[in-house]
Amino acid sequence: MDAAEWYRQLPVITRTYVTLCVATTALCALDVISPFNIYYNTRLIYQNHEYWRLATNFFFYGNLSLDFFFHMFFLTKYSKSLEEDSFRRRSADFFWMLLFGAGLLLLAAPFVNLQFLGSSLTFMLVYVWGRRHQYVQMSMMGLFNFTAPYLPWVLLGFSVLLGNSPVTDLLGMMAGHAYYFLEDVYPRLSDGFAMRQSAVRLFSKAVSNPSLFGRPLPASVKIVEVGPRDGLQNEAKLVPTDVKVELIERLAAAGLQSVESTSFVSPKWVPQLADAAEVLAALRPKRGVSYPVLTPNMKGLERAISAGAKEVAVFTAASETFNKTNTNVGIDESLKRLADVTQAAREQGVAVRGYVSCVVGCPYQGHVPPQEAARVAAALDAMGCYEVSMGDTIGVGTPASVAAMFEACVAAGVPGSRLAAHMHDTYGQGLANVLTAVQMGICTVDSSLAGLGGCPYARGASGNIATEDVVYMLEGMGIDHGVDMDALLAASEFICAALGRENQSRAARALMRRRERGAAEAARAA
Ligand SMILES: CC(C)(COP(=O)([O-])OP(=O)([O-])OC[C@H]1O[C@@H](n2cnc3c(N)ncnc32)[C@H](O)[C@@H]1OP(=O)([O-])[O-])[C@@H](O)C(=O)NCCC(=O)NCCSC(=O)C[C@@](C)(O)CC(=O)[O-]
Repeated sequence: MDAAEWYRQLPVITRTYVTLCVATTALCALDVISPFNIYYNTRLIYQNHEYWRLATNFFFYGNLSLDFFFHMFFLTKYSKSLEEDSFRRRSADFFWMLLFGAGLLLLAAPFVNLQFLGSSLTFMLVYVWGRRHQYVQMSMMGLFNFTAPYLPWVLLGFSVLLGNSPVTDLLGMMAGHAYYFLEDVYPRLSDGFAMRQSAVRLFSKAVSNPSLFGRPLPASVKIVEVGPRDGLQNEAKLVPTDVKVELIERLAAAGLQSVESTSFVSPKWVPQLADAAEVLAALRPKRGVSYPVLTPNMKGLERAISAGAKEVAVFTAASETFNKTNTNVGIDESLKRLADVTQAAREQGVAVRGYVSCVVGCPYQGHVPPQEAARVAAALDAMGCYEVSMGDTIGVGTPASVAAMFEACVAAGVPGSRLAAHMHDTYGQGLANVLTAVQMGICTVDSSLAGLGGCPYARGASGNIATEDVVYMLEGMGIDHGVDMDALLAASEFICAALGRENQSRAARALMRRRERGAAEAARAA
């Protein structure tokens, strides 16, 4: 990848901030602007109304020295990783984290006499990154090993050894800890989902504030469209590759940020998706959209990567019997296998999402205890999946059992921000279960257009909750989802016609009837 391509691929907030820092520092080095005009000074801000200083002090990093490049390296690396993986490209949430940190630093700076706060903000990012990657092993120039949460302390020690003051770094760590505590720790200490009430969330929801019965809701929910994979894997009819590709492209064009596209499982087990490599080869990816693919083992990962996949999804189950039926191994054996797959994927820069199936009920074992689902979710989280999607594979869950399962996951150490809801609609509970998850702070929901889907190895399982129903509900609740309903309906019509089946979404059917009535009335009036 050349430098221009690398720069273009940086997520938007990281790219903007790094550009501002490099440009400001370079302009100061060239004497085009003076650091004296941009440093943080509360008196000049309030008396002379020089409000730009509130922002510009974060952009200047001193002389164009080795230290500057060192800071830019850390800033880019950890900001990019947080924005892409931890915040799953929810750049607005990432931006609010930066604003939150910047606000705290601006409040604290006058007490420690700091005029430029960019280094502290970088340290805050390193701190949050370390906390969110607690199992990542690191090494200090091969001298000693440590895990990621110790990274800011190691850097601090190094800086002090070089004779620098620890104040800048400590301030950043304090801001990072405040964010980490309010976002990741406090929710677990209270009722598990008090994240809604945390200062960070309240702060970020101040702009757009959807609520239900007075309880704050997330401002946005990310929909992961699983129709082309979960939907088509269960169809009796083999769908031609070009139809699959057109479907995926239509879904991306409709605004879905993540479209699970196919599966690199054994074609003997799921012949419907045997053309996985052909699908990826023909796909014209849209910028900003991810196209995860399912990989059950190392062979699947190798096939996926050589076909060009940038994101994969690994899967296991909370039920031993289901897992054996679905993947030929028990849960613990599959976790070992998936740990290797996850590590290999991450080493090659491929993001990994995790799935746990049968999180509330199993077609063979019946009831699944929440703690078992949580144990498996925590294992996937610990091995480095950026998000764990909890699947009610046979759609037996109700809001009560789904809530208990998510509560157990949070209690087991997986924050709501790294969980997703994957609900099937067999018993008509799918949308209620999705709503429960959203109310609990789960901001990612999997769904399948037209309600397509089901698992070939789960007897009696019906399709996923329909994307149209989820979009209709979120729209009505004032929660941002980014999907264009008309384009989505057109994609559903396209795939339903190709499959010769009826759209299972109630919202889609009602909207299409309304459209037909409107067209008939217009024709009569003409
Ligand atoms: C995991 C395996 C592969 C084990 O299957 P196995 O038979 O135990 O595998 P194996 O390692 O013994 O290999 C047997 C043969 O398969 C080949 N093979 C092995 N792996 C691959 C691969 N990746 N790609 C292509 N070929 C592969 C391998 O090369 C060999 O070929 P042979 O020597 O006989 O010619 C199999 O059980 C499998 O593919 N299972 C997938 C089942 C599936 O896709 N289920 C649906 C997805 S999960 C789901 O829908 C739930 C979810 C995610 O949506 C969430 C929810 O709703 O709850």
